Amino acid sequence: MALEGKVALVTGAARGIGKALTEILLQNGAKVALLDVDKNAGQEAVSAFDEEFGAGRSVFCCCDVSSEVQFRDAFEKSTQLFGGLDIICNNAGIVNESDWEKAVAVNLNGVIRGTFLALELMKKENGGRGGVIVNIASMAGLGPHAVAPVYTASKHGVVGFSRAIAEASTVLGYGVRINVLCPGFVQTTIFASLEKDEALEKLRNQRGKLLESWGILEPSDVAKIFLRIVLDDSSRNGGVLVITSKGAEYINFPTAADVPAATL
Ligand SMILES: NC(=O)C1=CN([C@@H]2O[C@H](COP(=O)(O)OP(=O)(O)OC[C@H]3O[C@@H](n4cnc5c(N)ncnc54)[C@H](O)[C@@H]3O)[C@@H](O)[C@H]2O)C=CC1
Ligand SMILES: CC/C=C\C[C@H](O)/C=C/C=C\C=C\C=C\C(=O)[C@@H](O)C/C=C\CCC(=O)O
Repeated sequence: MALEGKVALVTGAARGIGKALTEILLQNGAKVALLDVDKNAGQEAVSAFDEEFGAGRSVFCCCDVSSEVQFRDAFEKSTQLFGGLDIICNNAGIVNESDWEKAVAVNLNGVIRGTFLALELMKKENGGRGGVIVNIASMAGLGPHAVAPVYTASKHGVVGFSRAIAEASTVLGYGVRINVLCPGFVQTTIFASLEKDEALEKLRNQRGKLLESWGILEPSDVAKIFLRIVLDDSSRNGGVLVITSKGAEYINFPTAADVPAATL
């Protein structure tokens, strides 16, 4: 199997996209640590995976990625249990425009924290064996989602941070590849996250237009692209992929050479 003997860690793995990513990793032979703040859902997910893939292939650690102590503790426990780490997916995320500091703490700070924890263990200068980090942003990491401006900011941060740390990894020879997935809308509970609000209703029309052009994905659609990226060592370090119902492709960003000469 493609990932036989590999160790993976997925945050927000108890449901939705994270659960689908965990399932495809298990289907391809990896051992997976599931981290999630929802203890019941996490334990149920591991019980189901034990049934399907055999006991000992997955483990659940209850963890809030916005907590340094909890994330570090869960990280250490799961990597000691399975022996090291080869793949991490920083997937946990929320939409919460009222408690916006919580949204940033989970969506951006949690991804930064997970990336740094992984590099501590994986990078070759620390005696690590290298590996792959996949951070889950969103199409809202590439353009403004009027109905969720803080969510948009957090996801733009994930894209920018991941591209920068990937460049550092290349220059410093960490031996770790960092990629970002920017899915369009995916059929999960996150749509229920936005509180009912009259102003939002007017903005939701914006969302409707996006839905029309991108369609809506299933979590398994995202998982298939995720697996391709994990397995493809030729994938560009710092590559950012857009995923819609029409397919997936790398986004090309402007470079320093694209900055116009001073003309004003
Ligand atoms: N559903 C969608 O349309 C899209 C979602 N995304 C992103 O995909 C990721 C997963 O989202 P979904 O599966 O749709 O959401 P979901 O709500 O179905 O699942 C998110 C999981 O993360 C967990 N979680 C939430 N806060 C946490 C925390 N502080 N620490 C640890 N775990 C936590 C939840 O308990 C849940 O199990 C998120 O980063 C989201 O922003 C990106 C593009 C589209
Ligand atoms: C190549 C694409 C370049 C830019 C994208 C475009 O300019 C603009 C995108 C604007 C918004 C995209 C929003 C997408 C959001 C998601 O896919 C999910 O992450 C969020 C899901 C729910 C958020 C709340 C809601 O919409 O109900």
